[in-house]
Parts: sequence; C-alpha cells; structure tokens
Amino acid sequence: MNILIAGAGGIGGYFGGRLMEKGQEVTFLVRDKRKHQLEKTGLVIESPHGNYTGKPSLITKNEPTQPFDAIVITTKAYHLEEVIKDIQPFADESTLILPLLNGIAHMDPLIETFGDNVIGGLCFIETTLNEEGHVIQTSPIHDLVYGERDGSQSERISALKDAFEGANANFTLSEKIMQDMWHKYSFITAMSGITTLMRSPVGPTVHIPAAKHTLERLLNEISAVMKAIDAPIADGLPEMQMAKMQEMKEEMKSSMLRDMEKGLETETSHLQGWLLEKGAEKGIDTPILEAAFAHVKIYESLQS
Ligand SMILES: NC(=O)C1=CN([C@@H]2O[C@H](COP(=O)(O)OP(=O)(O)OC[C@H]3O[C@@H](n4cnc5c(N)ncnc54)[C@H](OP(=O)(O)O)[C@@H]3O)[C@@H](O)[C@H]2O)C=CC1
Ligand SMILES: CC(C)(CO)C(=O)C(=O)O
Repeated sequence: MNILIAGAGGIGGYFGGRLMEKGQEVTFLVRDKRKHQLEKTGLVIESPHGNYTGKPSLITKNEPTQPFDAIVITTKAYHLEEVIKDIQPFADESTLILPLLNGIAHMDPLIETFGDNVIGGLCFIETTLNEEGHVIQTSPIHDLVYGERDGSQSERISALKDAFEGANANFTLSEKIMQDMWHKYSFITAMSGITTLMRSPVGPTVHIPAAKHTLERLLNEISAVMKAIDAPIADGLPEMQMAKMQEMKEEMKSSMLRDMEKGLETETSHLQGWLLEKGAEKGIDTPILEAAFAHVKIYESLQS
C-alpha cells in the first residue's frame, strides 16, 4: 500500500516515521520550508520508544505523481481548507482518506469532497517539533485509532491494517471509530480548555480543588452539548474523562498549551468554538467552555 502523509509535523512526522522505520512505502506531502528542513536533517524522531532517523520521500503540491492508496491528514484544523485542495491531485476514486486531527468539525468538509472514501481516525500522543524540526515525543503514549465510519470490516480497511501492522506504535482498528472520535473530542476540548485557561500542565488542574471543580463543570457542559446534538457518546463520559486526566503524567500538556507557549495560532475555533456554537443553537448554558474559548481568543488577538 502506497501511503501519503499530508503534513510532517508532530503527529505526521511521528506516525509516518514509524511506518518508514518498518519499511512501509510512505511519502510526505510538505510545503517548501519543511521540505528544505527535512532534506537537510532527515526525518528525526526522539522518543522514549527509541530514536529514529530516516531519509523521507517528500513531495510538494502540483508535483506530478500516481494517486496514493491512502492519504493520512495530519495538519492543524486551520490548514484544512488548503490541504483538502492540495491533496486532491493525489487521490482517485479509491483513495482512502484518514484524518487524524483533533475534533469533529473537519469531517463534514472532508466527506463533502471525498465522500465514502473518508474513514475515521484519531491519535493519542504528545509530540512537537523542536527548533531543528526534530519530532520530540514527550510522553510514552503513541496510539493511533482508525476504522470505517460504519464499523464494517471492509477489504480496504484490512489492507490498511496490514500496512500499519508491525510498526513501533499502537495502531488499533476500531469498530466504533465515530464514538471514539467524539470521546477524544470531549477529552481534548476539556484538557486543552483547562490547561490553557489555567496555563498549567494537567497535574494541578486535577488536584487543586477549585481547578478540579472548574474542570468537572467544563466536562459536564461538553457532554450536555454533545448529548443535545445526538453525538454517540457513552453515559458517564465526564467521570471517565476526569479519571483519564487523573491517570496522566502530571507534567503532560495539551498541544494547544504548547502552541500558546510558542506564540502560535491555536485550534480553539475548531474545538471549543464549534461546540459553543452547537450549544448556543440548542440553548445550553456553557459558561466555562465560553471562558476557555474567550481566553484563547484573546491570546490569539494579542499575537496578531
Ligand atoms: N501534537 C500532538 O501531540 C497531538 C496533535 N493532535 C492533533 O493533530 C493535528 C496536527 O497536530 P500537530 O502534528 O501537533 O501539528 P504540527 O503543526 O506539528 O504539524 C502540522 C504540519 O502540517 C503541515 N501542513 C499544513 N498545511 C499543509 C499543507 N497544505 N501541505 C502540507 N503540509 C501542511 C505544517 O507544515 P508547515 O511547516 O508547512 O506549516 C505542519 O508541519 C491537530 O489537529 C492536533 O490537534 C492530536 C493528538 C496529539
Ligand atoms: C492530550 C493529547 C496530547 C493526547 O493525544 C492531545 O491530543 C493534544 O494535546 O492535542
């Protein structure tokens, strides 16, 4: 299977690199700056699971090539519109499209463009690029979950499973990927919301009583909105997510907080903002979600 990874940042560089390491045919769709960096340094992963350096196969938009069997989208949400345009020449009627972005709002535009070729996907990992462009993994979790949106065990998903098998990361085929995606969406909206609002790694947000109480209210607001829009979430989701956050390494940060620390744009419109709009449409009061969103929006306005 011939796989195109669109984006070679924190998650694209990591999972794409792990596939390269096992000998899987992988090409990265990159823009000029990242291309020059990767040509100079190679793709470098620094990880608790073992470091890796390899010479990646790189392509930029408009370069002629054969269509790929699968395209994994690993850009930030604010680059989605551009990347949808850029990958179209690399897809044909059977190319699988696997998005790994946090959130849900990216699914509609992808399905509008690529139809049933879009499958579901998400990842749990903590990676970032350092100044040299190396992929730095800061905690051991490296899980990628994917599956057909209707949960079926199709031939095409089995082919993707074969391509992923044996790589040095946990690639898991799920029969309930849409629920998994909504659950990850609830988790990341709360975790990025509370860690940016408190400008703190996860530990203090689950231990200091006032912060924990704020987080509980945020988790409840998120689940209330999701239920109101008939998202396929499990009962008891706020408690499940709180338990998950309490089990995390105390120093773990959300990628949104790391982006703020680097002075970068964030995905708050895609995560907190989208859910806030849905809550408003359903008349649900979401004061903590709104405060988390407002906080990051103010940061963004001061950056520009
Ligand atoms: N990092 C993490 O720990 C986690 C991130 N996520 C989610 O994964 C997604 C990606 O995050 P992350 O990997 O951190 O982001 P990064 O910013 O590290 O990487 C995204 C990459 O996409 C590239 N890109 C953007 N547009 C294009 C394009 N049109 N063509 C080719 N490349 C493009 C950017 O390249 P350029 O250098 O040219 O701008 C950048 O290198 C987000 O939705 C995030 O929420 C999920 C779990 C964990
Ligand atoms: C919380 C974490 C690190 C888990 O994958 C994440 O998704 C993010 O920060 O974007």
